[in-house]
Amino acid sequence: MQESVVRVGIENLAPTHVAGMPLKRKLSVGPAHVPVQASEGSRFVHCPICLQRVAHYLINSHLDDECGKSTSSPADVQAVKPGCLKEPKSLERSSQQLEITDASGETPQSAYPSTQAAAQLQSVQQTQAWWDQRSRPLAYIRRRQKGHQQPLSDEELRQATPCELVRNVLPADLAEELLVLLLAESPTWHRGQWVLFGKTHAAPRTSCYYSLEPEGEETQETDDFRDVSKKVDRREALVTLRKAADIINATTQKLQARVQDDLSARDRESPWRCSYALANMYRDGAEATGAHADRITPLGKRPVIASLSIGATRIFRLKRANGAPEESHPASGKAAEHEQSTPEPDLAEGPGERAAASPRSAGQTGQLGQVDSVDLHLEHNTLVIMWPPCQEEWRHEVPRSKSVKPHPVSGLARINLTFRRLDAQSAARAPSCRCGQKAVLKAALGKRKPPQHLQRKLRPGQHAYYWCCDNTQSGACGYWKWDEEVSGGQPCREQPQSGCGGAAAIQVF
Ligand SMILES: O=C(O)CCC(=O)C(=O)O
Ligand SMILES: [Fe+2]
Repeated sequence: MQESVVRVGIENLAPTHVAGMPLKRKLSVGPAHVPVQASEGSRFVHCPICLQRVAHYLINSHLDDECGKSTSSPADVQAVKPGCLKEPKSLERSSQQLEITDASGETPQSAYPSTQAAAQLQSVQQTQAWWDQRSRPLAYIRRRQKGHQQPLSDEELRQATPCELVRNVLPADLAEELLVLLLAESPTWHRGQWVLFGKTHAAPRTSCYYSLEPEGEETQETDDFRDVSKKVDRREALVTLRKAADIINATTQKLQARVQDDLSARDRESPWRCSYALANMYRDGAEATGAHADRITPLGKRPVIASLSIGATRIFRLKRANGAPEESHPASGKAAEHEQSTPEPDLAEGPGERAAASPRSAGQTGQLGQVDSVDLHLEHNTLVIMWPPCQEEWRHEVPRSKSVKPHPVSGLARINLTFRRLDAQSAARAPSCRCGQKAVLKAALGKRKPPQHLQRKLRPGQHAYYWCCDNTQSGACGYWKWDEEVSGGQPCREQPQSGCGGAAAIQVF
């Protein structure tokens, strides 16, 4: 059969297209990443390609629009300024031209034998440190001053928030393969909906759960807690997704040593590994996720969540829960490029806001001052690890956007996979609400303070949590109750008996 070369776009990715037809793709995968140096305190950076001085908030568009052609591959970069950039081997691999041929008509999964995956995993582990300062900024502090977006290095992001970026986390061909497969699956994903005051709302994205547990280890009980409100269906993970999960596990385990003291007892005792992935599809800039902290019923307190982006680049916005009020941000006054989101009813927190914060997540990062809000420009194949206490002290969202940077395979579509670890014990603790459903556990991000007796029980560094009704299908019953159980959820540094040794105490309330 004659091979055809196709540009794979979402519109021609019906499942049969991938599963039943010969597929040959030739793609340039993402831009080569280049270092950008900002002198301390300066609002300008020097473009590493043309050495022009550029306002730091314009560096990404400068690289895309003016120097962008030069960054499409390492070879092109060299052509513009010979010797100016020396790409590490792993970057060469991630930016190379890809050709995946499957003339047999099978899905591209079969082109990826497990020995190759193992070798790539090893190579990722060996070159683990390369991403740090070798790429242009992906994180920007959102300040109150109009248009002021201050770039953050990856290290500054780690200091200012409980989040960490890992660029090009998967081998480029695996990331591409995953994108193609999930694009093909995504038309069958579920659009969640919820009822509020008698009116039904549809989620501005579609979702699906993929189990990553070894077969048979999934229990119905934990499964019930996946998403009680949206009734998103669950499927066995594709082989390609399992390969990706192996790399996400290895990467997260490697990095977890740095934040060991912040982790839950469970993640300290046995290295974190995901048991399922929640997939979200955003077809274009009109689809979004409102500001929220994740429901933690199935994950337990202080969860680690590793979030992989593939496809188009979208903004992932982090907002400290007791940060500056949204209306004071300049972008909220007019049509902003990346809109302020109205929280979806089913993502909204309990009443009120204003939590105290731990030093790291409070964003006290020396000369940076207090950081309340950060935009991460999540390019294809970027991992964000949300370490604790991200779900306890920050909200995250993917705002609607008028300027999505497309990906050569998926166009404006972006797929996000959040890899999560089930905690059956936490799931089993859930009380029933008045609807007769299991209530969900959420961290008290807001200004609602726990009662005195609970405050006294909480140890320094511990957060307050509450249970609430999550019946978004026929309207919530209003069930709401503080979680009185305080034995879990404190950071290691606050438990002298655990032998982790001691950072200063943090008063939360
Ligand atoms: O799409 C994203 O990056 C975020 C998704 C998310 O927050 C979630 O699924 O809980
Ligand atoms: Fe989330």
